[in-house]
Amino acid sequence: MIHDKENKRVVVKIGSSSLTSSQGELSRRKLEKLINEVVLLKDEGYEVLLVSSGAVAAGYRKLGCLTRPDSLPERQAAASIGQGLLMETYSELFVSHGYIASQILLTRSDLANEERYNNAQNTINVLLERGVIPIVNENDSVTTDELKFGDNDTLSAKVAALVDAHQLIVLSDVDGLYDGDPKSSDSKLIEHVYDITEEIESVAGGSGSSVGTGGMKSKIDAFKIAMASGISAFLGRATVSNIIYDAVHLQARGTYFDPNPESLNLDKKQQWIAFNSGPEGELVLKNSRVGEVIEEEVHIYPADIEAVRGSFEKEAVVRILDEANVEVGLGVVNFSSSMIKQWSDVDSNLKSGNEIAIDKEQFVCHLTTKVSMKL
Ligand SMILES: Nc1ncnc2c1ncn2[C@@H]1O[C@H](COP(=O)(O)OP(=O)(O)O)[C@@H](O)[C@H]1O
Ligand SMILES: N[C@@H](CCC(=O)OP(=O)(O)O)C(=O)O
Repeated sequence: MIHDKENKRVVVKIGSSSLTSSQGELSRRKLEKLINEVVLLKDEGYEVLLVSSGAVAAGYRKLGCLTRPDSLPERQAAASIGQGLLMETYSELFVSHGYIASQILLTRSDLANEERYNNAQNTINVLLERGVIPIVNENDSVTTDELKFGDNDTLSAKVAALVDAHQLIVLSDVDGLYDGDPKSSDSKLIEHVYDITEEIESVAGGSGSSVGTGGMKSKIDAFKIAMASGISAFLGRATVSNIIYDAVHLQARGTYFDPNPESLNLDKKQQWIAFNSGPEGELVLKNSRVGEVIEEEVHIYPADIEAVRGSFEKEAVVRILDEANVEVGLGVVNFSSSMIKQWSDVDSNLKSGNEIAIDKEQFVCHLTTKVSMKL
């Protein structure tokens, strides 16, 4: 389902430190401030989705822990308490303004499966089109470390891409991206980022609070996903008055991440492959073929392949590498790994008298996206 492009769609990510007090309790005052700003946008006709952290931070004290627990089962138990408290408060406050909030809890595997990805997209689209404010968080209570998004920064960017948002607003406890340690008076706020270069990545450090998890590194990963999907993004301080409303109107103090319209703008299939799919194997290209595959985007035939790694079925997503193991992108295979191995190993097959019919017209893969996020 494609939403009405005239309807401005905004995804707002709110970090734990912006929703809870330093004593590990949900802060109703902080929530009220943010909800009032979301209501201003709703009243202007915007569709708004919140990606809200804070389940663990709002729940650990009630679980009987004095600080944010380190053990996974305790964090999951804390999230089970805190998520309920968060939703109770969000629902009550939005209802007092005449709006309905809904809860969507996701795990990485929900988005790694294309059918479930499309299903999540359809559900959220219905909610947004009907004026509901979906509140998304990771399904912390059941997600094991291997299945985690890791943090809500990248989750928010994946959700923004999923719903074709116009803007992603990330609110934190800092005014934006600084060119050094934000606590140092020598560091300056970077107001616009047009490209996430190595220099930008190098200034991003870890979290500065006792409840935040990703720090600036995971926010930069999130902005990469947003920019590659053609979505403008903003990073600013949650406590500044009217920050959400002003960021949407490009008036807020903070860092604006502006995607270049000429550069990458992945379609839905490419976005799913690049950010959510999870490759199941690898095709190593012969170096002599790499240039044409990248620049002219020609199909990949058995004779182009130096090695096949992993065991996968037809239609799996695979990483495409050169002989030095440098990734050139991702693609979807037309045949299983065993079939491609046999076909690409034709010389040794011939030598052993074990000739295998190759239809040279059958390409085995296509470079679907050069962007691949190792997130
Ligand atoms: N270059 C930087 N610019 C701004 N903040 C940075 C930078 N490098 C690291 N940080 C840290 O990232 C923190 C925000 O991330 P995090 O603690 O995960 O917050 P949240 O809970 O809002 O997601 C800031 O408070 C700051 O200490
Ligand atoms: N899903 C977790 C939050 C994980 C997370 O990314 O937290 P934060 O760095 O505060 O945005 C929770 O609700 O506690």
